[in-house]
Amino acid sequence: AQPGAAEPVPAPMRDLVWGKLNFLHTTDTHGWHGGHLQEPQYSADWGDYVSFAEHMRKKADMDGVDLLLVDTGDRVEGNGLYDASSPKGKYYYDIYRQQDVDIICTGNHELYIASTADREHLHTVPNFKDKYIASNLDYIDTRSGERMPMAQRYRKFQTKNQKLDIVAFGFLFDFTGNANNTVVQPVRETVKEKWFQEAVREETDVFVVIGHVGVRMPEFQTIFREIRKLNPLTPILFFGGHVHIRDATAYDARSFAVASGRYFETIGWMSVDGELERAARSERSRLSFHRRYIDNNLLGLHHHTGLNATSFLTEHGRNVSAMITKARTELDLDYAFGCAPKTLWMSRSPYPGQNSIYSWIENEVLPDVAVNPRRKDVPRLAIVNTGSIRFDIFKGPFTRDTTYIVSPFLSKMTYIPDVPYAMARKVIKLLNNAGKITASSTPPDNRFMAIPEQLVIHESIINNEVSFASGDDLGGAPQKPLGEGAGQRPRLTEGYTTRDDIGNDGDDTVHLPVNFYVVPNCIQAEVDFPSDGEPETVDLVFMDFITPWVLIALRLLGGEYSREHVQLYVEGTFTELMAGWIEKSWPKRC
Ligand SMILES: Nc1ccn([C@@H]2O[C@H](COP(=O)(O)O)[C@@H](O)[C@H]2O)c(=O)n1
Repeated sequence: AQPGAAEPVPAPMRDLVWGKLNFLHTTDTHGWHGGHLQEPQYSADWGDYVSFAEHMRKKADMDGVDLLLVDTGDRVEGNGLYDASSPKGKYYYDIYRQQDVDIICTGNHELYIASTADREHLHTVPNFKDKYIASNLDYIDTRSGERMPMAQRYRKFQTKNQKLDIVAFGFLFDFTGNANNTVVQPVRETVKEKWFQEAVREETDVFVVIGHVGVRMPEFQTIFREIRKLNPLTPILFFGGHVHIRDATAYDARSFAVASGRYFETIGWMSVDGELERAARSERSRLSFHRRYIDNNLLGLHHHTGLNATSFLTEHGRNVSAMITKARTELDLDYAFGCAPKTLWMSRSPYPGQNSIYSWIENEVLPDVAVNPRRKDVPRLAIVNTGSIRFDIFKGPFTRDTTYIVSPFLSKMTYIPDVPYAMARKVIKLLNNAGKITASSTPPDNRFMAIPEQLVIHESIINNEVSFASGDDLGGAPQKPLGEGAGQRPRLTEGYTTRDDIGNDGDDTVHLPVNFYVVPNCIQAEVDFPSDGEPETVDLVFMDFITPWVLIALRLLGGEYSREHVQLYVEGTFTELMAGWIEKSWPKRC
């Protein structure tokens, strides 16, 4: 863990179930490779994960089974370790590559900005050479204009110990917001490609499909059906991501799919046991699958390896932690802009409400930062999409790191001047409709303006009772309090209490449940409105990211506006404006 990180906390644990073929899975880490310095249950860092994987590989070798590491993209954008440097990722690429990942693919965040896609192609693809898979993604070299696969389309390899044949794919969901130096092929088209049809005809023991795709999204179903058509008995294992939740499901009795959360809070675990070798395969052979969502908690990592603080860190892992410390120091990530007077939640507290981060932005930040000196006398509606805010703010120092954790994007505030108020006031309602504004595919679903979790979670989840009291949250597993005296009831921390299609025993750590309040896709502040009556026209101010949705909403309301009408409203990114507001408005020291 990093110096100054919260001390890990003991908690009751569920063990990992090993099989013949085992996997560790990370997804949507978004630059959190230094761990969660303010949250004890997730405060291990990438160096600890390197140590953990080394021990787990050793155990696999000793037991004659196999362990593979998987990463399903969105490694960038969302933390100072990646975002605070110039160029972005100056330290991150070298830190990330220290983990020996066996199968890796791209997420949408590697592709929003052309320079990010360039760096992915320049650094991560060669760093992982034959491990990187891009089944439906091409890269365009903007200097030569040459279009090429981002990486190999699929990978066939043998596992180390049992020599199991694996055919692996690496997909991205049907993403349309990518920069023009990349091309994402819709999955339904990719599966018709000659190379794919040949790959699914390869003799193999297991198919592994990794993807920056939610395990309930149609893209995975399409791939599953296409492989299964020709391979009725072969195990097909899916590793997904993108929607930032812990989730698992099975598409049939010989398939299994796991998604492993977000922000390096979770290290996913999947194991498969039974007759995996194709020579032994028959209608009668049975497979068993297990999943665990491992909290990125040092004490939990000790527990799963049977080691302790003295024996756990490997030399390599320790060195990686030191690389992170050096980068964090050089980037001055602990520099505090101000002191957050209280914790502001994205989803744990209702919106509107006094502890909601969105209410804070709407009521306090926007009225101050949505100001264009040349148009300061024009009343305006300022709209921010809730998906642009990526994390909670904890009471205490608000640092350079926190800035990027909360608001990592380069989005700016843009506007359309002098929109009739009668029309402008109705825009927010259309943006906040569930589903799509129109039947056409552009812009995509309105929910893409909100946080990714809300692609899956449509209703608030309110836990009035602590389920641990009944004991059944342990799923029948023996209770193993770490670091607590015998007979003492362990103290529980708040955290994940996952229910997936397999049951409610997926989390490796028993937590107190937390609430999840759904929030609208967008929030809006009325700024400098007349004290009496309504304005005739307003400036309609909004994050540039949501321009396609705003234009469609205006069109539906009878306003013929296009991209030419959209202008920059305030200099600087929203992130810079927010950090500036904090510096000015919150006490410097805690
Ligand atoms: N400039 C941007 C880019 C993205 N968003 C929000 O992030 C969501 C995607 O997040 P994932 O981690 O799931 O890929 C997207 O749907 C937007 O809500 C943004 O606000 N601004």
